Amino acid sequence: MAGKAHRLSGEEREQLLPNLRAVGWNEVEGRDAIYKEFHFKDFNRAFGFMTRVALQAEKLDHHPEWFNVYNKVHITLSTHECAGISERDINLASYIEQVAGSLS
Ligand SMILES: C[C@H](O)[C@H](O)[C@H]1CNC2=NC(N)=NC(=O)C2=N1
Repeated sequence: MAGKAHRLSGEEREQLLPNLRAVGWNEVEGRDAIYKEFHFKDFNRAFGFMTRVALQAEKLDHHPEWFNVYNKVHITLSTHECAGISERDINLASYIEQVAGSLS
């Protein structure tokens, strides 16, 4: 991944977070991270979604913290390198939204 990640400033957050909040991403309490729960029709769809996200995450060298059981996938995004939300999380969340949109 090119360049060092920095924690988003207040101004950057005001610019970038509302779009994600509007589609169900929320800031985690007690930690600088964003979180969303996805529900699919069944495990096949949930795992298909995870597979696509995983391949992109590997390409971006930016990986989700996630939990799956059956048709549910819970995702937390944060950048360890800067211990908070960076543009990398915004980019991965946007990609995740594209994939989820194409599967529902
Ligand atoms: C060494 C490797 O590039 C780093 O550990 C990458 C891998 N994936 C990562 N994923 C996330 N979510 N945050 C990071 O800071 C991060 N860093």
